[in-house]
Amino acid sequence: MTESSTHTDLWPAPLATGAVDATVTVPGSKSVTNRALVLAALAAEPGWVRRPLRSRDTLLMAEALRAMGVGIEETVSSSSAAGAGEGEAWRVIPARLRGPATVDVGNAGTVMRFLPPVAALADGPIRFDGDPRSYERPLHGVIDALRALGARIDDNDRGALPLTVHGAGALDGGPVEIDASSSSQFVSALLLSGPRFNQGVEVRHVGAVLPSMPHIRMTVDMLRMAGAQVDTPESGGEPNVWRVSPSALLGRDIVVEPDLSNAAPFLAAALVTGGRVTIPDWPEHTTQPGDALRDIFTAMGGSCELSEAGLTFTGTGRITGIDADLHEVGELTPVIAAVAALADSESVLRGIAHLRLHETDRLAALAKEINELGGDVVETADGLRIRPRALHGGVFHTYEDHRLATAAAVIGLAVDGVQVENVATTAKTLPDFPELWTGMLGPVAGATTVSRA
Ligand SMILES: O=C(O)C1=C[C@@H](OP(=O)(O)O)[C@@H](O)[C@H](O)C1
Ligand SMILES: C=C(OP(=O)(O)O)C(=O)O
Repeated sequence: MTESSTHTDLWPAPLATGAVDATVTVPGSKSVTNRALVLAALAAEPGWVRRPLRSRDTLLMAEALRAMGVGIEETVSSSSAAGAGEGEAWRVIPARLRGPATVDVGNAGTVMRFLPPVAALADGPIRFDGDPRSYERPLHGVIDALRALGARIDDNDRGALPLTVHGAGALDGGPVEIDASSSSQFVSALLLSGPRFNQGVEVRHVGAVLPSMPHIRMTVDMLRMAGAQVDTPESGGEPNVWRVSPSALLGRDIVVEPDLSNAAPFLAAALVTGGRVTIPDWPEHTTQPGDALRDIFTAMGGSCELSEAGLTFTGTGRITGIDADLHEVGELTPVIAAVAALADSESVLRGIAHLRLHETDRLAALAKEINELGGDVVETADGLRIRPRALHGGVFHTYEDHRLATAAAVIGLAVDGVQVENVATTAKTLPDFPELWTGMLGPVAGATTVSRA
């Protein structure tokens, strides 16, 4: 966690003046959009990505693929694809991947981890650089694995960004061991490009823990939808081993689901205000970790119903603390911690040590910021212990972390005078967050103008 005092923009988080009752259309999933773009870029024929998320992370992904020669045309179209309706659609036209090129990863884990394997398939050098925080986020699993599979990478022995992948137009591939305990994205990265390696890839995770399994399942599902053959522990294979056979990938027509992790603050608003929020197009079956919110928030005191209208979550105004292992759904932690800080009993959030290496050290940042509002949050070895206490207003620093900003907005619903620093950081995955938030609250919500500290 580095100080984020360079941002002086403060957003007065609106206080809820009553129970919310709203329908909130949440934009597309970051994780699905960026996987769909990579798979479409590696396919043997053009494809479509419909209802893509348009945010910093996904635009960085699109720009990076374009820099390597892929055509991505942004269109607004109508479609006959089931459920697609009208809206934005990106046409992806694969091409021979080539350097020299430069990729700006920003602070997108999906871009910095999913693209070095793609770059290894390109002809020519691809340089990767990004935000200062991207230099600190773990990448060794991808770098070491790619070297073991035959790639040449110049990283000045840092095991991290910035680096150059000297693409040779092809990669041998084959079996490789990695320790993905710091990020599931190492596994996803190798699997996504795996069909295009000469021998495919067999990834064996050898670390003690593995976070974010739903995201690995998402990778496997989307690979299979693109025609790849994938053997997994769940399909009868060895534990912690995934095997992708070499094959051409199909150009598909994909409709991106709403981002269920970005639905978290809106569902939390129902819980915190004793109101009701509906998220349209909530998928009946999904690999997104955000689907776990149905159980987590129900355990914290609400109830939910999945219907034609979407997912409707209803709160009672009473919030119960939880003891939860969140290692599969780590990205939900900031909003869950915010709700827990408003509960009437203690919460323990476990299994999330890897969050120290996310956009910021999320455990340290959540503890510090909630405590500065009068809270009682203690960092544990692998998570947080949160005891309810009356909170007061103040500045909530966000450390260029979109999920810190949305967590602060949740607290601000119930605590007068919470000022969210740099709410614009939500643009990483949800550029319209302030508008969606005030729209959910309706005209009676507090002032929303941006002021200066
Ligand atoms: O593959 C993905 O799309 C993601 C995997 C997870 O990463 P970690 O396993 O590094 O937590 C998650 O936190 C991130 O927001 C998105
Ligand atoms: C950890 C996250 O992002 P990234 O894809 O950058 O890892 C997140 O969105 O919570």
